[in-house]
Amino acid sequence: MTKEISVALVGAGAMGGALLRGWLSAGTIDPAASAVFDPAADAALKKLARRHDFALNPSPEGISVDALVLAVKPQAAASVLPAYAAIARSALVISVMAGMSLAAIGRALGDPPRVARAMPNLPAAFGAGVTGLYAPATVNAHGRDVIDRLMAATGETVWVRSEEEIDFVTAVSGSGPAYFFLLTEALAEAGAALGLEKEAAQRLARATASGAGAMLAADPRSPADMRKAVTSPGGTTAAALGVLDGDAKALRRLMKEAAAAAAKRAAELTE
Ligand SMILES: NC(=O)C1=CN([C@@H]2O[C@H](COP(=O)(O)OP(=O)(O)OC[C@H]3O[C@@H](n4cnc5c(N)ncnc54)[C@H](OP(=O)(O)O)[C@@H]3O)[C@@H](O)[C@H]2O)C=CC1
Ligand SMILES: O=C(O)[C@@H]1CCC=N1
Repeated sequence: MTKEISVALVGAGAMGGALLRGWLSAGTIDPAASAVFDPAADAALKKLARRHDFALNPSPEGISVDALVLAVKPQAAASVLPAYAAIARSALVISVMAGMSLAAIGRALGDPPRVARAMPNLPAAFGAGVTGLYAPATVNAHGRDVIDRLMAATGETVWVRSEEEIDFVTAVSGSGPAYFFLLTEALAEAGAALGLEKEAAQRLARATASGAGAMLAADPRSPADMRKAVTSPGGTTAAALGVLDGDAKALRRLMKEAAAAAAKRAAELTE
């Protein structure tokens, strides 16, 4: 049987909390040997700690774990991380922070020997996440296996070739769920503008987005082939796609601009 991983998680907000819940339900981590740090822990986190018996906000001194996972806001990292430097000396450090470089993490933690970056996304909370991963050569095959096991507990994993590519992962899949939520909001608003009741339009848009997601998850066809399957020649979908994807390729152009803005922001956060 594969050994459960002991983890110290710093920051159990939206993303850290989703990862924690995924690890606990998949049995990936050993809760009794793990610790979670989040000073203003809410009632749900306290309840989770009691149910699974992990340490919540213990003193970081003397804690020894397989992996130290960093999930605080990048803007808070420089002031928060130094308290975990001792843990980082012996643990594999995995940062899920957007735009916080290996060099900056190293500076904040006193240059620990093994640091890697992971960029998960929020559907991890439902086991439907995808995480981009990068580790430098200082992380050996065993370390990579630990990282992969932790992140695969919440969905798919994709290793990338360079640290720079983590910014591109952030722009595509880290931030990506928000793009689909916005599209869903926009579709509901369009339905209401046509004359549907607001609630009916919202239900239709949400179920359509989730149905399309279910097809993407289960149907082996490419997204382009599935789009063609919905589109009858000369029909209604073709009329709509003429606006979204006609000669001006409006949506594709907008998506490129949006992803470029996200990648640029990730690079700025690093500076
Ligand atoms: N949200 C997302 O979809 C994704 C986020 N990320 C990355 O994950 C990281 C966290 O983002 P997100 O979860 O959205 O942010 P949240 O604000 O939801 O979570 C951050 C958590 O860290 C806590 N915190 C603050 N100070 C400390 C401290 N000193 N020690 C321990 N915990 C502390 C915060 O508590 P409090 O609220 O009380 O300040 C909060 O619960 C970011 O770096 C982000 O780039 C990566 C991929 C996707
Ligand atoms: O918006 C952000 O900066 C974080 C990183 C990816 C998703 N949320």
